[in-house]
Amino acid sequence: MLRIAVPNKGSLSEPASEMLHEAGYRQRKDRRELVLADTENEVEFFFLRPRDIAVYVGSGKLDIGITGRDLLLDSGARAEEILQLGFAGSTFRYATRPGTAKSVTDLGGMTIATSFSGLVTKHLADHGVDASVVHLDGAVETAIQLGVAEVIADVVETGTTLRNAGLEIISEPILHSEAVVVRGTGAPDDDPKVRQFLRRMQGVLVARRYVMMDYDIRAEHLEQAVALTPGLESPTVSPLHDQGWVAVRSMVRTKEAQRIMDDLYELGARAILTTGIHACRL
Ligand SMILES: Nc1ncnc2c1ncn2[C@@H]1O[C@H](COP(=O)(O)OP(=O)(O)OP(=O)(O)O)[C@@H](O)[C@H]1O
Ligand SMILES: O=P(O)(O)OC[C@H]1O[C@H](OP(=O)(O)OP(=O)(O)O)[C@H](O)[C@@H]1O
Ligand SMILES: [Mg+2]
Repeated sequence: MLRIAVPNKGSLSEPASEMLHEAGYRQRKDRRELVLADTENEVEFFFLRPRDIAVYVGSGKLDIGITGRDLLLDSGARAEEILQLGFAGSTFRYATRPGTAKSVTDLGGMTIATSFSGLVTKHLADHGVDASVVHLDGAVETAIQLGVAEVIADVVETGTTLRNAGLEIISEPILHSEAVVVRGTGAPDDDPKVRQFLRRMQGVLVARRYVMMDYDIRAEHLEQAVALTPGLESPTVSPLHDQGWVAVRSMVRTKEAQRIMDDLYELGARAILTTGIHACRL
């Protein structure tokens, strides 16, 4: 059985379970369930606090886990990222009241409130800045209003929380984060169970990012059309009954599909269809 840690709460929990479900794994129906065996797929899921996941995986008690890159790095656990999952994207940044500081080097002597004290302590040390770090569990924006700190370091997605608290971002992001799959540092990368799990998750990522595009085109325009839809390897080209025409089938990025359909139409392609991909192995 492959033992996998999954976030039980917070921003990562639902999208992680949704992705696992799309990858064909059983997921819990009751949010209070802590362990779930998916015997058909030979996997056991442990629903844990997102912050603890890298610690469990780093200790070797669990094989792999889903967590945030920021939580992984903050934990200092002996775990490493092996796949980016494309959800829960955020930056991790310093913020203050306007006029307090402009860059990380201005933070010397100040107090910084954060739920990610491992990350912040390391970032300050890397920049040679001597500042105090106060660890809080969440809602750190209020620490400035209440005079507990002059600066905060926190997760920023849209920036709304900071704006509402009258704070402004200073300096470049400390980190760009997203949900990732982690395993113990130095764990063998030829474990067939882990490889199969990663292939399934990659299959979901591709199915989410690509659509299948079919169209008919006059044979003399085929090369130009294929340049627009090169596919992942090479498009499938099939003869049509009318010898002047061919049918083309190719995967294209969902985001680019409408523009490509316009360009293909201009080129003379007709019967241009896109269909969703439910699952795949590349
Ligand atoms: N607004 C957000 N947008 C994107 N990712 C976020 C957001 N808030 C938190 N995260 C990510 O979620 C992870 C933190 O999960 P955690 O469950 O500890 O906090 P949370 O999602 O804020 O939940 P809660 O505050 O409800 O306990 C981190 O990887 C962080 O980057
Ligand atoms: O940039 P935004 O789109 O506003 O999102 C970022 C906010 O979302 C999270 O807070 P959450 O609501 O989870 O509260 P918390 O501080 O208690 O974690 C995070 O800690 C930030 O405060
Ligand atoms: Mg939160």
